[in-house]
Formats: sequence, C-alpha cells, structure tokens
Amino acid sequence: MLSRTAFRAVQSRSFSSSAARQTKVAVLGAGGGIGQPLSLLLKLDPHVTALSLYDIRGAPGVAADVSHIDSASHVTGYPADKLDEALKDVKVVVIPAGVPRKPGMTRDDLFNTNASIVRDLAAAIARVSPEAHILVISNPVNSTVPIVAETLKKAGVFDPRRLFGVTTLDVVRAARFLGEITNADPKETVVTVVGGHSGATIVPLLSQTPFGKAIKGEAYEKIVHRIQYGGDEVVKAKDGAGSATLSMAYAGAKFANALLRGLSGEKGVVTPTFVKSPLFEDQGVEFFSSDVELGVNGVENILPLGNLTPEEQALLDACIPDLKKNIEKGKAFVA
Ligand SMILES: NC(=O)C1=CN([C@@H]2O[C@H](COP(=O)(O)OP(=O)(O)OC[C@H]3O[C@@H](n4cnc5c(N)ncnc54)[C@H](O)[C@@H]3O)[C@@H](O)[C@H]2O)C=CC1
Ligand SMILES: O=C([O-])CC(=O)C(=O)O
Repeated sequence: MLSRTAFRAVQSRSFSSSAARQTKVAVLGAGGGIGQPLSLLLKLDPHVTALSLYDIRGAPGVAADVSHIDSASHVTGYPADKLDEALKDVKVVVIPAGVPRKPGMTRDDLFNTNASIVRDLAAAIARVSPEAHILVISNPVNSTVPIVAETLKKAGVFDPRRLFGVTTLDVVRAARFLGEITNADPKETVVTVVGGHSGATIVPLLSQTPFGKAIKGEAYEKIVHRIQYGGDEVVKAKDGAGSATLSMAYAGAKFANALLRGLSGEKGVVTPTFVKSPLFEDQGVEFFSSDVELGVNGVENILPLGNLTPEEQALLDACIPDLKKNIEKGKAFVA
C-alpha cells in the first residue's frame, strides 16, 4: 500500500500522456457551458478513443467543431431523440446536464429541475450501458448522486464501484487558493477535500499538507470559507449568466483522466470523489467524498480521513447533518 505522501504525489499529477487502453466516453449535456469545454478537453485525452456528445440542444454542432481537432479519437454528436444511440458501448459517462445557479440561489434550489433530468439520464444508462462508469457533475451533487444510485438500484444494475460525484473543483480550488496565499506552485499545495459539494459540507483537510498546516487563525477561517464558497464567487461575478464552467470543465476532465488511468491498469491513482462510502455509514451518511483509489473496477479502495485537527473535526461535525439531509432528499425523490 502507498503512503499518504505517495498518494498525494499521484493525486497532484495532471494529464497523463500514455494511453494504455482506449475507451468510449459520453458527455450528456455536451452543448452547455461545462459540456463544450469538457468535450474539448476529453478530445485531447489520449485515453479516449471515441467521444459521444449528447444534449437536448446543440450537440451535433459541438461535435462537428470538436471533431476537427487533430487527436485520434472519433467524435459523434447526438440530438435530443438519440440518447440511446449516444450511450451505446460507452465505458464512461460524464453528466453535466441541468440548470446552473443564478445569484441568490443555493445548489439545493436546483433540485426541482435537475433531479428529474439526472434520474431520466440514469434510467437510460441503466437500460443501454449498465456497466458504464458514471461521473455526476449536475448539482446539487450531494443529492443527484443518490438519485442516480437509486435509479440504478431500481433497474437492478447498481454497482457502487462505478458511480462518482465529481468534487474535483473543490480540490482544484483548494490547491489554487492555498498556493495563492503561500506563494507556492499549486502542484505543491494539493489539499484533500472531503465531505460533499456545497457550502458547509465541503471540508478541506489543510493540516495534512505542509503548506496548509502553517495557516492559522483568521487566515485559516478565510481560506476555509473561500474553498467552501468558491462557487458563489463565480456565480456572483457572472452576474446571472451561470456558474463555473471553464474551471469545472478542467476539473471534470482531470477527474475523468484519473478514472481512465485507473481503468487502464495504472496503480496508485488516488483523488477525492463522492462515492458510496462506509466512512460515516454508522451516522446514516451513505455517500461521502474522501480520497479514493481508482483502478480497473472503478473504486478500488476508500481511504480513511487520517488525523484531523479540532478545527477540521468541527467542520466535519457541521458537514454531517447537512450532507445526510441532502442524501435523503435525493433518495426520497426516486423512492
Ligand atoms: N460538480 C461541480 O463541481 C459543478 C457542477 N455544476 C453544475 O453543472 C450543471 C451544468 O452547468 P452548466 O454547464 O453551466 O449549465 P448550462 O445551462 O450551460 O448547460 C447545461 C446543458 O444541459 C443541457 N440539458 C438540459 N437537460 C438535458 C437533458 N435532459 N439531457 C441532456 N442535456 C440536457 C442543456 O441543454 C444545456 O446545454 C449545473 O447543474 C451546475 O450547477 C457547475 C459547476 C461545478
Ligand atoms: O456554485 C455552483 O453552483 C457551481 C458549483 O458547483 C461550483 O462552482 O462549485
């Protein structure tokens, strides 16, 4: 087993250039603010052999555009009525379909619209590609992941090793913000962020990194708040035009690359992701984001949180009840 330091070194690695095994990847919501740049970045990933782009609006246009890029993968776009065709033979499905926030909204305010979008897409995946690995970006992630799980369970095809909530943007932000205040390269300031993906459920474990350990007092409070509410910064700056798209596309492609490396047999690929987890099951929390080792089956190993400071324990204590509510809301929607 690798040490936590070795895991971090692997976690901080970005895009790999080797393509040991190649794979068909679908993006559902490919015409949107995240979907377009995410499709572009996936076109550049050497692990992807075929890219299947689906949206209720605009996917064939995005596909025609992206398909001219000089990498080896083959790109096809599918319109609204061709979801099943889009999902045929896919190994990995990334879902950024759904509405984004406007100023003044919480992620949970998106539930009413996005819950049914995600449920219906999950039902189609269960029908057409039941063995696909599913990466959920659509918010609220704390609820949409349980929605996908329940939908797959209903269809009798749920495998917890193949379902991931993408919380990578929190990890990307934490590294960037810590790098900013310590004048270090973000490659050196990788932070494990655990819990969920909204406000108080986002728990950065700063004490576990050499640079983060030194941050105390007001500076600590400030950076924790910035990591937890980084999404709000972007929503406010975009002023009604949506939420993070470019940084999210980067984070989504980074997580997809980690999974593809794991699926292709690379060892020691570890990154935080929101999965069905035993870590807080005894407190009724079925899904939790923590460092996860990715491998040929998807989730291979869920790592423990390690030592927490009293401040981090307090953040975790605040996370658990909120996260539990969000998960239950998602489950109840499908039940
Ligand atoms: N997990 C994370 O860290 C993050 C998640 N998000 C979430 O990602 C989602 C998408 O955000 P944006 O791309 O900015 O929104 P957007 O509105 O620009 O794009 C969403 C796309 O989904 C499509 N869509 C809607 N219903 C669909 C369906 N049934 N099937 C296929 N496509 C469908 C729309 O046509 C649109 O092209 C939002 O829910 C947002 O909150 C955003 C940033 C970070
Ligand atoms: O804030 C939002 O609504 C989008 C999101 O999840 C993020 O940027 O982390």
